[in-house]
Amino acid sequence: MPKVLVSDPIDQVGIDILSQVATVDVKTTLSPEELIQILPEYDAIMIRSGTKLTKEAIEAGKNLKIIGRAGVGVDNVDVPTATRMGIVVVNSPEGNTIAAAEHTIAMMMSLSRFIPAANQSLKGGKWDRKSFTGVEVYKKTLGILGLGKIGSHVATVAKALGMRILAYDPYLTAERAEKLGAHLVELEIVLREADYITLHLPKTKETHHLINADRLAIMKDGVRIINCARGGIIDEVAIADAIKSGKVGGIALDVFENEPLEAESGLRELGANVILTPHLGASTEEAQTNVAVDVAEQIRDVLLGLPARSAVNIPGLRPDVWQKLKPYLQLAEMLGNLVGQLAGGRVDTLNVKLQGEIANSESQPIVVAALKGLLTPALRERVNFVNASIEAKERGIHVTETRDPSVEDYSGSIHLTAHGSQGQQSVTGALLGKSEIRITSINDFPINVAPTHYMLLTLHRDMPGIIGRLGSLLGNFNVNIASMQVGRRMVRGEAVMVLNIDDPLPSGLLDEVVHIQGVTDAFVVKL
Ligand SMILES: NC(=O)C1=CN([C@@H]2O[C@H](COP(=O)(O)OP(=O)(O)OC[C@H]3O[C@@H](n4cnc5c(N)ncnc54)[C@H](O)[C@@H]3O)[C@@H](O)[C@H]2O)C=CC1
Ligand SMILES: O=C(O)CCC(=O)C(=O)O
Repeated sequence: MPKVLVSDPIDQVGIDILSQVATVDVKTTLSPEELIQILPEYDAIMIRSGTKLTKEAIEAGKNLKIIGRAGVGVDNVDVPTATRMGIVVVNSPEGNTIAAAEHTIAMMMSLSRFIPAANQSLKGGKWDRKSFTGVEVYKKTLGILGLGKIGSHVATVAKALGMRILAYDPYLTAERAEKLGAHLVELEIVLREADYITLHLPKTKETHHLINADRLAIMKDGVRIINCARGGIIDEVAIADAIKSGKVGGIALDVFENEPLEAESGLRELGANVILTPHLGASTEEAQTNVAVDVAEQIRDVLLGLPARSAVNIPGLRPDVWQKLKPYLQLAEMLGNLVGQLAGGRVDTLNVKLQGEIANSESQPIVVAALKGLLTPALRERVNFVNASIEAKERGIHVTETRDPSVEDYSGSIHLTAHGSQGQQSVTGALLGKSEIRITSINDFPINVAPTHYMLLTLHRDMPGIIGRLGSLLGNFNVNIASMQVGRRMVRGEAVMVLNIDDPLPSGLLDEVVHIQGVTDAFVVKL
């Protein structure tokens, strides 16, 4: 049974799903050092935002196949390291959208009406109505930075509250924004015109300290700011200063540059117009069930050899698309392996041509499968669907893709051409029925061969006696031929011969094969 570590509090429903296929250890109080120490035991880890999967931690996870983030943001995971190590990283892109959007609205209303401070005052024995006169959000302008899933739901609700919505999102079309009742404008316009500003973008190098002293300075006096996205997008020192000076009328923060927020953080000292919650955006029963199910199912599937639907470091495939493509992925991988072995030395360019019925399919998974196959002889189990593209790029392999729906020899076929230090080689393969793999051409010589573990290929002149001489030679070395096929384009011209053999070729035999009169080249292939 594979082993899964759950290192943050996860809804029981997720643990139950994981337990169908794995031994599950729930350890939610590990120190970073303890995590690094025990990670080598595990095939998968499931986390929320509490666990930091640093480069060092991931590199310690020698057996990890998948990292499951029960939530959206994967900024607590060193995704490039995971990718390099061939570990799938999955998240739950939508499971907590509503929860985070509703928390944002709750923050906005709380800021407007001083609800936390009024509650505290009343519970402290006072009846103070004067200090808590608020403002209405109706007819005010809300600036949304990042109009993705959460930002969009915030826009919809805020619109219903009668707010005017301005949005800044450089990756979104104006049409999409208009559909949500928002006007897409430049950042500076949002900052200058908004009465409330709410952040819903990822934390990246680009968004680090997006809200800084300079940008705070151009905002409206008394602006109220909400951050339920990520700490570090707002410069905490600058915002605390802006609160103290009165420039900013209120802030509501759910997320912080350092989490947990330090006990001595100056933010804790600020007044009634500052609301802090301990990263509660996703903390609803519904969201926690959603993300636990979503991510646990993906971990289960990956451990069973199925694709993940929301991998952040490989293209996700819908189960129906996966079912259709699966035999072609196996075909592409086999062909990549074959063409790589024929090419022998370094490959600079791989052309992947999709023909017939798959010419209009999603090509990326097929290309990745071909690259995985191509790199397998060199990298063995270190290459997989996650890191094949990166490994290929790092090795300087340039990939091109072409499509030709008009090729109708088989319902769908894949043609790979590898250019490398030793020239060019090409192979084609197709499916017989729904899933039986066939090699249908080698260097454009037509054949129809079922690939086997060991194969011997020759390029030779089509002439009498050559098959007999090769057969006798293999017999002398006690090599059993399972099947044999010759492909040629013209009688007594160039030809290719493919022998499926039962055992590995003894060393020295290949040298004798190339010395047979008429043989121009020979290759041993191990698939
Ligand atoms: N407080 C909490 O518990 C939770 C926080 N989050 C955080 O909320 C944020 C948003 O999540 P979703 O809406 O699900 O993500 P999303 O990916 O659907 O939306 C993010 C949007 O930000 C935009 N964007 C990216 N870079 C930008 C930039 N430089 N300037 C302006 N816009 C930019 C994107 O185009 C996209 O539309 C994430 O940081 C996520 O980690 C999500 C769930 C819960
Ligand atoms: O796990 C959590 O509660 C945090 C959720 C979150 O921040 C996210 O999904 O990005």
